[in-house]
Amino acid sequence: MTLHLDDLRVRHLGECRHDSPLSALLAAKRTSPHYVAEGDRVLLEDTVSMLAEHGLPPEDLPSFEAAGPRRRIYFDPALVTAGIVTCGGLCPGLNDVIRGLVQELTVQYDVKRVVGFRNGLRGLTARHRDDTIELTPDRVRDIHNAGGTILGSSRGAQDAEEMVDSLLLRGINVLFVIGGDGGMNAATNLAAAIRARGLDIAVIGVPKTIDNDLPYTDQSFGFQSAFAQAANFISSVSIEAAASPDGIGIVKLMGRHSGFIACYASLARNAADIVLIPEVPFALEGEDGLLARVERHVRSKGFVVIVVAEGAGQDLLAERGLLEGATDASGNAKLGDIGALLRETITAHLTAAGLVPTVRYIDPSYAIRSVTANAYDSVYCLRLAHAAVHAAMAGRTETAVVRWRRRFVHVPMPLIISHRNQVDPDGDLWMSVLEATGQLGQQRPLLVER
Ligand SMILES: Nc1ncnc2c1ncn2[C@@H]1O[C@H](COP(=O)(O)OP(=O)(O)O)[C@@H](O)[C@H]1O
Ligand SMILES: O=P(O)(O)OC[C@H]1O[C@](O)(COP(=O)(O)O)[C@@H](O)[C@@H]1O
Ligand SMILES: [Mg+2]
Repeated sequence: MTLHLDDLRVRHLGECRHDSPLSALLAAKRTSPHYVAEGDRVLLEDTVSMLAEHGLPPEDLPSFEAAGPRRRIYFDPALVTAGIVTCGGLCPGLNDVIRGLVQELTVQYDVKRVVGFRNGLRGLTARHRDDTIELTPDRVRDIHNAGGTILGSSRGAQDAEEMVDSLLLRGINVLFVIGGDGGMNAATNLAAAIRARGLDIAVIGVPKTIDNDLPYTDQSFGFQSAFAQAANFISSVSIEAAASPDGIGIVKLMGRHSGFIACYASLARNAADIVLIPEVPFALEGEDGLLARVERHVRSKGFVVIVVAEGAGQDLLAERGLLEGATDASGNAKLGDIGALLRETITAHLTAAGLVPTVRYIDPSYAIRSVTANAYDSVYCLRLAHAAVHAAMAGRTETAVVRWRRRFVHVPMPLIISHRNQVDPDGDLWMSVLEATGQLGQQRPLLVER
């Protein structure tokens, strides 16, 4: 998708007429390698060839508005009531983001009231809108010490108009939606409904995804904590597999459509022989199929370790009638168990080949996303929260805050849901996986035409 400068402009509610409480801090600031001034922009692309292709002067190249505090702001903090909601699946760092938002709003901007909606967007429906949590600095002081979200989260559809009514009834001027593709879709619809009614309410998104499947963000918050935990399971399974004759270790990791967790966790331990992700189809049968490769590994090395993303090989399950074709409350496809299919087909294949396999299959599932954010993610979450508050107070709306090429920037929300971030089979991450696993050293990478 070719993007132009105009596609990257974010919406403003109006002119910034109030002095920011942070303006003194900004007085002498200029763009430097470590700071982007509020009038400057951050380039979308970062190679000479991609930039040259546009044939445009620098100021016309596609670029993002820099995040960060402004000298002048749109909202009078004394009149602001902020709302926060967390939606979709859990992700390490949700509490860190909530804590950062509340602290920045109340301590720096002196916003008097922050309301937490409970259990996801369900909390904005007529039935649940009065069941909120008052978020004060005291209430959030220690919440980053635990995983999950103190607000609760949920899946399931809500009516945008009903949610706007809730914002009006609760006197919300700025709403922070911490959510994934679903949550950002819902927030975009909500912002459109607010705009259609001509209301003065800012909607700011903080993209959340354990799968790292949202575009225009270097890596989503919590992702590092999650794949670090996933890597521990790979270690366990490889120790088990190595200690068993004809040992087969299989770890299935979250990753509905994107195999980032499988790739990064595998690289972190460098113990996997085969990595399977949704983006790279594979065959079971045939000389270059998975079963033959597994057999070769077992015969040469004595054991094999396979890391599989849960969304990989869904076509193989469908062929065998093992997919229900059902969806969850938010419309996400329910997946079949690729780990179980691998366990069964590998066991049958090796047994028929005269081996006596010992299979160790671990599906850590929620255990990787319920962890507390590590120190790196905590810092990341806090800085995203600061950026989100600055964006809201400066009257940005339908805008997500992300880190892009190490800078914090504003992205129009519709762009965040325009497509899915996936591992590029022609990109350098997958290349690293092929190099690290030795999948390259075989006759061909495990990328099988089917
Ligand atoms: N396409 C969509 N349009 C509007 N709302 C959506 C859409 N997809 C999901 N939602 C809503 O957003 C919320 C979170 O979505 P979900 O897919 O469960 O998690 P996530 O935000 O993590 O992707 C749910 O309440 C869901 O109903
Ligand atoms: O059982 P649940 O809560 O639906 O979650 C399972 C799914 O949630 C995910 O963690 C992604 O969820 P989100 O889109 O909500 O971030 C997937 O990796 C996984 O398939
Ligand atoms: Mg999602």
